[in-house]
Amino acid sequence: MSKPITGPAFLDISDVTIAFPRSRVPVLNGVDLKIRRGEYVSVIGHSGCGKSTLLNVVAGLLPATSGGVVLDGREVSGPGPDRAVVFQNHSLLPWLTCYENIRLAVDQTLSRAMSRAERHDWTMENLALVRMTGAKDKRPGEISGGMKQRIGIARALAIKPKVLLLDEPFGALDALTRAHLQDQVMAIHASLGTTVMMITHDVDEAVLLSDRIVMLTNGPNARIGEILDVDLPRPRDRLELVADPRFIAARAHVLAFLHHRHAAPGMVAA
Ligand SMILES: Nc1ncnc2c1ncn2[C@@H]1O[C@H](COP(=O)(O)OP(=O)(O)OP(=O)(O)O)[C@@H](O)[C@H]1O
Repeated sequence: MSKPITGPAFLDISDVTIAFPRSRVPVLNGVDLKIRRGEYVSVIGHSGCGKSTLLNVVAGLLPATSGGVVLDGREVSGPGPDRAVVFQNHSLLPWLTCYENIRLAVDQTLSRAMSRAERHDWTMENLALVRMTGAKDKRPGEISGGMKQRIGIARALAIKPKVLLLDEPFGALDALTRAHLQDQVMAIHASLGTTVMMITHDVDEAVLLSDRIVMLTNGPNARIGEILDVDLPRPRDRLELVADPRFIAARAHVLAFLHHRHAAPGMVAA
């Protein structure tokens, strides 16, 4: 269960309903979510319930049918550099090197705030943050999927967003690479204090990374079914957590929500 947030939210998703043209019922109905500055919040739910749709509204890529989103006191009315999105499949420009992919984003957003030399240093700093300095001159086609996601994360962080929006960022990776990247994102979140909203299907991932887990009911007309506070101290170590009763309880709670109370449509609950 989640304790209510007191005081103003940093990211305030307020009574958001989203209906696509030609569909009778809204995908999401009345989603209300308040996220604190520096918080790591995951959104989990069955396929098609509207997780990406919600993230797209926060990103400003899709207008809400009703309700709205306010970030740090400003209403979201379109995409902007205060929000950076990392998708499941990298969206790096294949003809640019890793350095150039990040540098382009830095030049587009920070050229007024930083000199040329500072933008170079900042690009290098972000490459180092994801431990990709050695691959700076490689093109996306020459590096692994996990490395591409690391460059995508570095590019997103390099624009100094107020909130990092992760849409299943580890979904296309093998289990070991995925674990490695999750650890890196946890370390980055710990050192930068970035506010993160992450979409995931993976219960273990949600528990490991999050301060709170938002569970969506099945669509259409999906809503927030429940929010769980993940009461685990940081830094978190995946190997130690495996036997931690609090980790086991949080995991069981989310699994029960997804597989007993809100089983995937057409599936028999386990
Ligand atoms: N542009 C669109 N026009 C019409 N319907 C859409 C559009 N985008 C998404 N939908 C529908 O909205 C619903 C929610 O889609 P969404 O991609 O947000 O779900 P999701 O929970 O992220 O799914 P998954 O976990 O499989 O990625 C789906 O039924 C989808 O078909």
